[in-house]
Amino acid sequence: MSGIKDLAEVISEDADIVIKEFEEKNIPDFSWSEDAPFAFPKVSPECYEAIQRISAAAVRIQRLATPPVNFLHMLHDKCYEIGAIKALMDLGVPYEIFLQNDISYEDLARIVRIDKDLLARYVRLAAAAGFLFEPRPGFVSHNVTSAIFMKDRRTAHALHWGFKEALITASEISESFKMDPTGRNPYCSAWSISHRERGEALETYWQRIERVPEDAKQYQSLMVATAKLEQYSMEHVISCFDWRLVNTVVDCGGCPGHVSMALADRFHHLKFVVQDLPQAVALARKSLPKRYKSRITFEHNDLFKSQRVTADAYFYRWIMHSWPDDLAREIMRAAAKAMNHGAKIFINEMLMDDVDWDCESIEMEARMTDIRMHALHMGRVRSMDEYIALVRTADKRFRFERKHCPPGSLLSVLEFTFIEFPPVDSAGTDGSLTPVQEDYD
Ligand SMILES: C[S@@+](CC[C@H](N)C(=O)[O-])C[C@H]1O[C@@H](n2cnc3c(N)ncnc32)[C@H](O)[C@@H]1O
Repeated sequence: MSGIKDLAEVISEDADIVIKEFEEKNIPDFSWSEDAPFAFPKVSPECYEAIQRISAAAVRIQRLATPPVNFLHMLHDKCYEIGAIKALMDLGVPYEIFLQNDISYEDLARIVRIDKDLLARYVRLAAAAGFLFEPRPGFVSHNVTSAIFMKDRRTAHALHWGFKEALITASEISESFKMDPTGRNPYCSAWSISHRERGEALETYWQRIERVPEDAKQYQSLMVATAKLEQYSMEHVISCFDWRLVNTVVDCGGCPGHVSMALADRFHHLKFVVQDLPQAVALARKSLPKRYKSRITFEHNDLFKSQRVTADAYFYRWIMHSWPDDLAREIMRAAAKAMNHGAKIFINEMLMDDVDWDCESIEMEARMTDIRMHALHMGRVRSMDEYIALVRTADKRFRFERKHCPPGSLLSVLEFTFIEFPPVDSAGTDGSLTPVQEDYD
């Protein structure tokens, strides 16, 4: 581990790389003011890596410069930070502040019906934590994060929902360990325990979303909002495969169908069936823009029931990570039921072996996704080999082809082909086994 001075030098050298590129390309400097863009500017891979190194070094410096007990205090106090920001969202505070304006605590307190001094105390903590801003004493305005609530309502609703769910769920992880120490029963997830209604049986996340229409709506917003982030962008799905090679695609667990819409925009010959649970399908049908109607259809299909649609390709984005191994295998077995020789399966997920372990922010994203998936669903983040083993033990007829991980993407795409009659001898392109595959044969 480098010392503070070495880390400071890394930051200084990498800052030079970033500043040089920003100046050359006329990119404005990073800013947290309310009119700053949500997304980072498009930069070269060298500049992107320099930004990642700066962020990693800054995290390490902060850790080195904080005594261990204080560090743990800071960590558990994050719960108050999150609780405070969530409470302000619950009160509707970020919706009551106009962009390019500030408002006095007095006026704001009257609108959201809470004591002025109490409101000011919570806003000041939130602002110190990076949400809202106090431009002058006694007044509050937006910064770049809180401005999202005025600029993009769909993303704001999804974020607000995320704050609520995370806070309740995280507190039940210990109880989930007690109920299912193997971590494989989706009915015993921290989420299920935290959402149990008095006297009612435990239900899974997906059962609840199906039962509560408001949650189903928020969930679809969350998925669409997440797909807007650079590292999860649809551009990576578009570039992961030569989509001219197929005509029909089943978007399994496709939610509002945003993956299909992105592909449909770029490849005009493609037709899609988006499958999901009944409530999700009903919502998606309503929100589908007219221009897609002849090419994208929706239907209810349970991931665990035999697939009925025969298509050239089956796309599973963010499906497998929500399930423990035995259930994930069942999903693959169900898919095989309708597949013809040569059909493709794509698994679009974060892979543990893609993680840059030298970059704290990327490691945290992977570790956090892994734990979030366990806490919500008893799912997990897997490595490429774990996925290949899982798919091939589900059905030997799936042949692993390759992994695509477009630059800048945090998700990979694993491509498999369904081979109806496995070749007897393994010569030639059709029958050849990749080294990884041989390990599982
Ligand atoms: C994490 S979301 C992924 C959505 C979309 N593929 C994306 O990338 O944004 C998982 C989806 O699986 C759907 N789902 C969950 N259980 C299902 C089941 N048993 N059968 C069909 N769909 C299911 C959910 O409704 C949800 O839309």
